[in-house]
Amino acid sequence: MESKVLPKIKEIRAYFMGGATAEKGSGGADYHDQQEKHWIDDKICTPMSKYKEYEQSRQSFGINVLGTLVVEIEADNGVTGFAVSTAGEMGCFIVEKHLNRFIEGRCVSEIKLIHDQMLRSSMYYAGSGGLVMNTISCVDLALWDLFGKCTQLPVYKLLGGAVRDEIQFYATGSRPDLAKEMGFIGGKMPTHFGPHDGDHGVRETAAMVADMREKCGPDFWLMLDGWMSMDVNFATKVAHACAPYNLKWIEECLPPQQYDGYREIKRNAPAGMMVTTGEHHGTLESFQTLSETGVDIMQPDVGWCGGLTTLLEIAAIAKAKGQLVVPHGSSVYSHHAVITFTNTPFSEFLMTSPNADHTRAQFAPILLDEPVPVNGRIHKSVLDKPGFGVELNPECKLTRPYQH
Ligand SMILES: C[C@H](O)[C@H](O)[C@@H](O)C(O)C(=O)O
Ligand SMILES: [Mg+2]
Repeated sequence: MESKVLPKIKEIRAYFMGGATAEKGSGGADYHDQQEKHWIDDKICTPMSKYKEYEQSRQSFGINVLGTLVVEIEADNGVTGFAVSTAGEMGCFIVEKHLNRFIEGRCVSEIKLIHDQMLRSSMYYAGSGGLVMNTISCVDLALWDLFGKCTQLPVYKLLGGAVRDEIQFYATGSRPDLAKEMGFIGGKMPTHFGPHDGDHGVRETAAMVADMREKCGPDFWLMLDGWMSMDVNFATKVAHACAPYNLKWIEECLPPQQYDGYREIKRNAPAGMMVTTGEHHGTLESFQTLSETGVDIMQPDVGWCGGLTTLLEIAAIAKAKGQLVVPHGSSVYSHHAVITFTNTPFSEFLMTSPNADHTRAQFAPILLDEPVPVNGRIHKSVLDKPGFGVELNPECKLTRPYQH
């Protein structure tokens, strides 16, 4: 019945913007690709920080080489869905030379079948996350967008509808004190010191939290994001040093696959301080393993973990365990999911303004109508547009490097 009323997919196309071959600061889904003097590239501690020449800037080691992948999927009635993620030109090859075969000719509602075939057919080269999974995620999101646009329904309604009227956000950036003034419920700061800095690094990190606590008052949430840069010992020391300043959680202290390490940090952390991670985990299986470590919040990125189809499964794992799932900020792709999750009481908004002093669309400039929180919130009515409710900005120069 369904295939009689819903169109079939005519064509999938993949484009990229930015990345290593473009000028610095293209932004888009590769939101780390910003201009000079941006807080997001200001001596943030990373797994590369122990090498002096890569300590000052993440762009120096190539955090922005990939660029934005844009996947567009056109149905045979002319309706087009699309999505963006971080995979750039390399993602284009995977879409146009491999994944296309599972998509063209299918009914626009056959998302689960396509998703399963994309995962199974790429198992021999995908690994457990990263570029290939980002690409699959992008295709999956474009399929959901197309399905919504064909049915004239917002994605969150296709998922079963909102469980709350609005999404409340915490802000990630260098200025939680300003985020508080803007109405956010909390602020998450990057760390600037790692194990190679020894106890001095622990003290400096705690001093930064102490200073922000002073500025924000006793109740505003403050969190720290380690971006995979610590080890268990350093993370444990930082957690205890920050406990007097009521640090709410300590995030992504370790590289993704160090599950035993996460278990140990959770055991060592001061009572009441949450341990969180997940943005660099791909695959459902990694989240199952992660969930078993006992971390308090799993933080998949819907553009990187396998897409919305996988995110729904991850949220179910977390729910069954009594864990929260608070996705890594991925703009509209996160909003439509989290408003339907009972175990996501708040969400992340990533500040992309250079000084984190005002809100700016996270994926600017690639999306038109990308919503930003007002007073730290987005009401569900803002999401009431077909698909993910955004369009591609025609002013962004896109390149289609491969065609099938
Ligand atoms: C600010 C962080 O270092 C990252 O840039 C950000 O992507 C992140 O990890 C986050 O949780 O938002
Ligand atoms: Mg993070």
